[in-house]
Amino acid sequence: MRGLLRLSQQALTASRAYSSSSTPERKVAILGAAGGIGQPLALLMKMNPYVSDLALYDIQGTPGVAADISHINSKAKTRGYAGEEQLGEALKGADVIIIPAGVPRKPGMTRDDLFKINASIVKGLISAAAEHAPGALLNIISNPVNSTVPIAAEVLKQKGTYDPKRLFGVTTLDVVRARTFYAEAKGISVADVEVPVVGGHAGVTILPLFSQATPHKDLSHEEAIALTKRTQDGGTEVVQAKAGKGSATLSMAYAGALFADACIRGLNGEPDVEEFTFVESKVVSELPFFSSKVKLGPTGAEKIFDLGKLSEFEEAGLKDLIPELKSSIDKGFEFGRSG
Ligand SMILES: NC(=O)C1=CN([C@@H]2O[C@H](COP(=O)(O)OP(=O)(O)OC[C@H]3O[C@@H](n4cnc5c(N)ncnc54)[C@H](O)[C@@H]3O)[C@@H](O)[C@H]2O)C=CC1
Ligand SMILES: O=C([O-])CC(=O)C(=O)O
Repeated sequence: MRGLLRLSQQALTASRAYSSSSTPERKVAILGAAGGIGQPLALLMKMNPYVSDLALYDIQGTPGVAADISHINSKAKTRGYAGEEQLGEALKGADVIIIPAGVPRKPGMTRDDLFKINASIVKGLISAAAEHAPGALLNIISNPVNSTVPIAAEVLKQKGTYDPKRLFGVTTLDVVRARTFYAEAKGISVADVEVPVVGGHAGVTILPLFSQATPHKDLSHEEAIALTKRTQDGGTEVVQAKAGKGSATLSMAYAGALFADACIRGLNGEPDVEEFTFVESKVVSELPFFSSKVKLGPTGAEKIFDLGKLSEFEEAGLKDLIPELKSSIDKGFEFGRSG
């Protein structure tokens, strides 16, 4: 998460200092690139100095987005791909595939209400990724993440290309929010703040660990409850404020760009690249997928860290999230295995 500042600094110097850097060529493909998240995410990846090729795929709208972004004088060669017949070409040779394709929530909906539409979209896209870019790191943003990631795992198993170290559910936005809300509440500079967020990516399955936040500040029980609830409801706060016009897009693009940047730096062999992400895990024995701190390296998720010491309040939160997260994971497995 120290990448926060680094990424914005890099963005400013992208077209100069780094354009002739000696890091490997890296191709990033964004699937759903013409959408609310896809467009600003494409912009941020175009500004990332480690990206040499940027493939923007969507069922529609990508020629315009790609033409627009391609005029920016940074390193990444940008191409747009529209329609299923161009999906294979978009994916070919990708190192990192970011998937924000699918419908967003409207007020009154849960993320699980998106399952009906997004499950099939993710299934189709992962199937194509397995065929055309079997070695890529997969960053899944499409909701419900608690189910779409297990769907992806099952599809990849059927295709014979499943490597748990290369499949990630993007939960970075929960960490971004927890850092912001904690810094605001305690009146400290957000640039210095770290807050672990573990579990899943929906309601009570999002478990921020404010007892481990740094710099450490004492929180009353009431403060811990309020900050936890605000982090868990962060997505809903945006859905309600947008009043029918979708969910978080700009903050998600930022979070997605941070996570993809970490994946690339890991692939490039940079040491100590660590992020929170939803992966196949043994951290909580009942849950085959769980978000916790992961070390990213040349082969993907190279180490999954334990949770550390939880407060009594967080222990209770962990116990409470298990049934919902388990049921969402199982729902994903079942759909992924079907047909
Ligand atoms: N993981 C997280 O923290 C977050 C996840 N999300 C999720 O991200 C998803 C996208 O959200 P928005 O960008 O706001 O939605 P959007 O509707 O603005 O954009 C989605 C894009 O996906 C495209 N699409 C649909 N089917 C496709 C397919 N088969 N192949 C390629 N592209 C396809 C659409 O044409 C559209 O351009 C939603 O499911 C939303 O819930 C949103 C915020 C945070
Ligand atoms: O709340 C939503 O539907 C979108 C999302 O996942 C988030 O903003 O965290």
